[in-house]
Amino acid sequence: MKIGIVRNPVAGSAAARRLWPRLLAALRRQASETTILETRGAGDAARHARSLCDGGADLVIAVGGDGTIGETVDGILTSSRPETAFSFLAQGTGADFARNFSPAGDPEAMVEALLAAPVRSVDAGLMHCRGEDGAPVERHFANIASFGVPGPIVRSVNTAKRGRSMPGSLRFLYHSAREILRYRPEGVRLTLDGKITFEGPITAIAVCNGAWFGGGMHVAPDAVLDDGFFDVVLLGGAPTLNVFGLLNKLYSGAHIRDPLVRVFRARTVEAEPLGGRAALMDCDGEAPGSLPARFECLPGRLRLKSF
Ligand SMILES: Nc1ncnc2c1ncn2[C@@H]1O[C@H](COP(=O)(O)OP(=O)(O)OP(=O)(O)O)[C@@H](O)[C@H]1O
Repeated sequence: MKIGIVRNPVAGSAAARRLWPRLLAALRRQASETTILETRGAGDAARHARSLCDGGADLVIAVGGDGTIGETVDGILTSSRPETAFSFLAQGTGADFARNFSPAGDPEAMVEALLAAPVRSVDAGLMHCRGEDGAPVERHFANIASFGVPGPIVRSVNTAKRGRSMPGSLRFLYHSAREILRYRPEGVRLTLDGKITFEGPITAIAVCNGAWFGGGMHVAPDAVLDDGFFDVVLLGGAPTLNVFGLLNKLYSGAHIRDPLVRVFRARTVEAEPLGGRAALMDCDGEAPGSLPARFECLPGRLRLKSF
């Protein structure tokens, strides 16, 4: 089997990165050919994945965090061979996509389980939004795209110099608390499958293929990767104190029973800003831009070799 690896050498913790030589040795023992391409910055993972697929890889494995996983999926699905199988070895800070699976414990067992796993079709998301420079951005995603307070949170997590030694989930919690204190609800019109469903101030809206974001928050507990729909979780505009109350419940999924939260299922989601400020976006742990945005669920589009 020809395996292409897209690795982010700076993703996640130093402890997770120290496992890489063992993961690589295990992969090399079991694959006839391995090509490793390392990223240096934004966009590299998508470019590398595209070139590996175009070059005939049977399987492309992302090694890194949610950003690397999402970009790799985008590269595969925009290549000349979008049916190329995808898998991942999660080494990220938040590592939320991996929470939808149960990877085996040690590196050798993880690689063995990954290579023995069947390939199944799962949904992918396609997002269009306005980039930081105002130009249109189009990108596939594997896990979750969201906007409202998640936008500044993901920017803060990704750019902060301090706290890099904290465990990933604690780092997300710290930055979430900081940004919730600063956040003022933004007006949004939400249209689901062509029908205006909500107009008003929001704290957050998450368009979910997978179930976790924010370093372990179980934001869409009923989301299923291969059901052909997004779970859309809407947290309406609320005073800061109420948002802090919900933050605690988000880890267990208990927030969905709170009156401030509504959950919908949809195939297409459109979000437009109402008023002066356009909510900032988060897409698989990266910061692609701001509203207006459109999200399309692509049923069964990604061929995933998963644990
Ligand atoms: N060699 C590199 N040096 C610095 N930044 C890089 C490098 N390669 C990729 N990046 C950046 O890393 C980000 C992706 O990080 P990734 O998602 O893999 O890990 P993480 O942020 O630690 O984990 P998570 O997204 O799960 O929280 C992208 O913004 C990308 O531009």
